[in-house]
Amino acid sequence: MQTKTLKIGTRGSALALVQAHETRDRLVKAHGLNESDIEIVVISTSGDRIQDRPLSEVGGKGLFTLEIEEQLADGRIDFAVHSSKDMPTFLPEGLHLSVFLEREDPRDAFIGRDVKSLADLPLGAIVGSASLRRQALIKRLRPDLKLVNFRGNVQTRLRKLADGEVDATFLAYAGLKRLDLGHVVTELMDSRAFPPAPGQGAITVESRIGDDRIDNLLAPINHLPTSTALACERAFLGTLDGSCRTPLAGLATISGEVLHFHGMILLPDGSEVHEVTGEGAVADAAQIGRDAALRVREMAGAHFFTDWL
Ligand SMILES: NCc1[nH]cc(CCC(=O)O)c1CC(=O)O
Repeated sequence: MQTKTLKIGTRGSALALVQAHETRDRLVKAHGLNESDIEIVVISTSGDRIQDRPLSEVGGKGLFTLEIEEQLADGRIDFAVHSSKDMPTFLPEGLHLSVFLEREDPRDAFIGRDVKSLADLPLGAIVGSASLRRQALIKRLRPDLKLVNFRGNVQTRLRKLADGEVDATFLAYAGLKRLDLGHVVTELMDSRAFPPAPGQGAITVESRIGDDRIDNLLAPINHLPTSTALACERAFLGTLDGSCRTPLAGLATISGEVLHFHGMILLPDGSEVHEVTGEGAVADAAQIGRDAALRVREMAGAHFFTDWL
């Protein structure tokens, strides 16, 4: 199909590498290529290097993609593979998320060292999580627990748990499954009571707008129900992002031609929660997400977005 080797950019974590390999395998299959036609280029990001501070303090999610996007923009790589969840609402000019691979299970997983479930944790137990969303959801359900900020890749977090730094942690089930670590999970969280982050469980490929050679090559590996769900979730995120940095969750599911959306915004201490649902034709996915965001913002009122900042 093409003559020169394609270069996939990715972070170097075990999960990122599995995701890059999955993307390569799908492209090889779709186009009858050889594995050697696609080179995986590992790129270290500031998010990977800064491990001692909470993400929300050092500049947020964009830090996991910055250096990769620089290489994409200047042509050192042809496209980049990411977890959709890690992608900021607004991408650098000239780049877009061109395809989404079939989503893994989007739910969060609870991993307890001595107990099986969140409800079974003893009073005042210590839970590790760096995610504002998970922290707020945990505080809402179990205000007695002690939360500690918990950074590092999946393996690092599991080691900290085994070493007794915390009594439990939460991770995306999708990432654990991709790493063949599904067996460490002790409870799968209900996606209504403990909804995931927009994009959780879906791999996406970022490319240059207008690079039709690459986008045409990527097109066959797009999974339409996943990209439709993601259009809704990212519209929800994007519409709220402009006005708040509040923890939020959102999941779109598709059955046939109908899309269902459930979204939630929370105060960081879990003391106030606003939920919204939306439903409509898959063709209106983004509009359903935007509309849900506007409604939940209205419901919460202006104080909700300013009081805690
Ligand atoms: N922010 C880190 C991150 N980004 C994507 C995943 C998991 C895989 C996915 O959601 O697709 C994780 C780790 C986690 O939340 O457990």
